[in-house]
Amino acid sequence: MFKVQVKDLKFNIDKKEILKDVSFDVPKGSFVGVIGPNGSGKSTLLKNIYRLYKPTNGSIFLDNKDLSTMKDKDCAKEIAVLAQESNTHFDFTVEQIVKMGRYPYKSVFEDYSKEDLKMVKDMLKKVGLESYTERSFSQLSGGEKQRTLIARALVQNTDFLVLDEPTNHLDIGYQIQLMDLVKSLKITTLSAIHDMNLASMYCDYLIVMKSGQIINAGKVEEVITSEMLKEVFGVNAYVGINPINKKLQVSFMHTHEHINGVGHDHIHEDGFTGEHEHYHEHTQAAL
Ligand SMILES: Nc1ncnc2c1ncn2[C@@H]1O[C@H](COP(=O)(O)OP(=O)(O)OP(=O)(O)O)[C@@H](O)[C@H]1O
Repeated sequence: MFKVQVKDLKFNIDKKEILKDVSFDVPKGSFVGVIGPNGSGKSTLLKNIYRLYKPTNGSIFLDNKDLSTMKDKDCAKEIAVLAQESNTHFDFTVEQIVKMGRYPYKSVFEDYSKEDLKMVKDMLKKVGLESYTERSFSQLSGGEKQRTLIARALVQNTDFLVLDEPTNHLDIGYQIQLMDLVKSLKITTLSAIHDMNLASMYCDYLIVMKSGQIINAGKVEEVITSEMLKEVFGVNAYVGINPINKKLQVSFMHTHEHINGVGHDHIHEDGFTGEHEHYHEHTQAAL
């Protein structure tokens, strides 16, 4: 069963095609990553899905309902978002920001209930910000802001989560903590993600975007290959298996690297055979 279905989505800005006939399905309960170079259309795709943008053409279905026909408040009970930029929070405290996640459940003059406040408190604890409740959001570090915003998205208590580069600004400890937290909720998640190793650890499926189109999609093991990394990002990479968690692991390399030292008969990891200078450290290693 699919949580989300995107059919022939096109999105133009000033007649420029930013998304071209994008179609894919997100299976219920899965964690789907969207990867691709800068400017390939990942954020624009997500913005169409969380309704910041209106598709120029095509449709998006959430639980078989056409998203364009849903009311904003109903949508907010169904989709929680951690967006990339967040410059609209002026002078709210951390607690006020996280409480906003409960807004879709409130009627006009209804105040936050004990349950709402407990949810907010518990979530702040989960993201390591329990002592930050009264701190001003605008004065937080990039990582603290990101953790506040994920807490807000999670108290919204939806079945579908859209994340736009959620680990932005986070140190590696908090990157893993955030991804573990999201994964433990087992809710359908669609996330733009730059880090291939995090993508491999957490995603069930990947969508690869290039120039506003999906050029590849499938299970992580099918999608993350050294060929794809070369074609899409123009980088050389070694893709192996982590012996402990059995997940794919990617190591990036210089333009070409040597397998067995340098000299006239050495081999290059990427099969390179042309004339070239050696890096100083390689020459040293061979002496
Ligand atoms: N409001 C806008 N006006 C004009 N062009 C835009 C606008 N928003 C996005 N674009 C263009 O659309 C393309 C896709 O941008 P988008 O932000 O979706 O890429 P992305 O894959 O998320 O990139 P990144 O990895 O850098 O976050 C880019 O060429 C960008 O310059």
